[in-house]
Amino acid sequence: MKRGYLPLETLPAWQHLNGVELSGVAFRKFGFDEHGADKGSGIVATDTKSSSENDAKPEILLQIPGDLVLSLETVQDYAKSDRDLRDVLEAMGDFGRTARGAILIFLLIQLSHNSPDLQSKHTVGVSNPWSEYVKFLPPSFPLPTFYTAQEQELLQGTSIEGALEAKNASLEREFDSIQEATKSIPWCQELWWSEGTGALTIEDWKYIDAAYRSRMLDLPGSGLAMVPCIDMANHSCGDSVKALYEEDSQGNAVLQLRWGKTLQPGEEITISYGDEKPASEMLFSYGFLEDGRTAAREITLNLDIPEDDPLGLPKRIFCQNDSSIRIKAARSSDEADEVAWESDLAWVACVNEEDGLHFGLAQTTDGGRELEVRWKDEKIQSPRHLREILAADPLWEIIQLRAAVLLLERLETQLGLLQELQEPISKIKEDQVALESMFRPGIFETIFRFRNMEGELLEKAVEDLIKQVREIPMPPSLTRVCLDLTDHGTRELSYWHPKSLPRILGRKQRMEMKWKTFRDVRDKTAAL
Ligand SMILES: C[S@@+](CC[C@H](N)C(=O)[O-])C[C@H]1O[C@@H](n2cnc3c(N)ncnc32)[C@H](O)[C@@H]1O
Repeated sequence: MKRGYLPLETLPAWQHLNGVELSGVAFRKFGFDEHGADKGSGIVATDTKSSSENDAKPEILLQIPGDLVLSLETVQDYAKSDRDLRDVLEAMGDFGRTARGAILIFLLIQLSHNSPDLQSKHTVGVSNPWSEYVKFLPPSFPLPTFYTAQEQELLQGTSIEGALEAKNASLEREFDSIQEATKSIPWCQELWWSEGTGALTIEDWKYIDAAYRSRMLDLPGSGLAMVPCIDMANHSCGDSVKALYEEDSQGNAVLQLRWGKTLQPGEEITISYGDEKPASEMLFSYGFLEDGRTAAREITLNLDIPEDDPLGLPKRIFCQNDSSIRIKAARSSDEADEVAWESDLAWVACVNEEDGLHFGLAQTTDGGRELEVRWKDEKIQSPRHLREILAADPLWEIIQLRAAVLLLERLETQLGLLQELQEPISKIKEDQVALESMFRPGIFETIFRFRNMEGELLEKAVEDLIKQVREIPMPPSLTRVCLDLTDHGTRELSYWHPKSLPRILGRKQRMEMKWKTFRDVRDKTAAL
């Protein structure tokens, strides 16, 4: 449906009318940065300000009345005097009782209230400060859910490729469930769903989700919330962050100068969206990567249990369908970056019945049934508990070996996918005309940087895992497997030699060192 927009120049009028107080700050449109990325609007200082560590009170830059803060609680308050909002929230059941669900539905009502496409005798919702404020939101967001089909292809081999597919599927499910739940409400049927007059589309739902994701804050008192005007603050990290958000004792949301910081007129006032966030999260939720960023920091991938695993199903249930692996660059004790990994499923995938893992069904006190997991004679409470028990087991070295090979296989598949596109993408990068005819240059540049960051972390993870496998002290019974893994033996799968790991950017000669597959290692070590 068409949306209504207001220019940023009219925001001061809205802000006066609604009791938002500004002190020495203004809103400004920035436009494109040096990488071609559109930063949109932001907040700048109009006065000189400073705050010292010894100040008794914070220097407040923006103060927003509590009833404008959009949280689960305020949506529920708005719903008391807005029948349409209340009806949709109730129809959506549990979804409407979560902060995200309630806020998304509230925004949907405001967009419907404003849309020139939804003209009928029935005006959707009740006019409130947010019905006007949503008109100051950007017409589009640079988030992956808004990438064109060609831009999405550039994500091949990155961790966002799968995450985006899952997100789109989940947005579609949500959209279908809104239709199912509200089609019996006459105005929803007429204005949203009817073939002739209905104007609500999945694109509208994606827009609302992106607005929430890229502008939502976690406030100390109100929890997950959208705060008008503070949501105009752009991100920076480290020392350059000038401001932080808070709630004061009267329940107002405030933007305050960080202690010990100064502001000069014209200077941008930024907040931190989270200094530790991985590149994938910045790109996925906010659609950009910070200027100075060079590292992915963390990569989350999915892991499949091999299809021939007889315990595949209970293993997945035991891990509550969490099939993720997190690869993380961490500072080691000698200050070098070391790659660590975390995955509940990887450890569970590495052990089987013949090793001592048993699944059964136990009766619960209310007469139901639940999965019971045992390692040898011990009852296992959670995948994490299993990992602790395994670390004290005589099989630990073998299990570590299996886990490392499982992970190596997964990482190499990912690197292969990433590399497949590297040459064509590098060629496009050198041909500005081709690039601009196919992609938005800012989006292309961001994805290009992102691919390099994830490629480097994956390479480092492979390198470290190979090192770790070499360092696992093997029991004598495993000498042969070790030899197979390093120099000799039957080999079925190619791995990279640590000294010539695939370079994402350069085209170094690839030297192969053939290793066994996870299945081989698992099966060969099962009898030991
Ligand atoms: C909370 S909003 C900030 C206000 C937004 N710039 C606007 O025009 O309404 C977050 C969005 O601003 C943009 N943004 C924030 N910080 C940025 C930065 N350092 N570089 C590029 N874009 C940034 C991204 O599009 C992000 O999704």
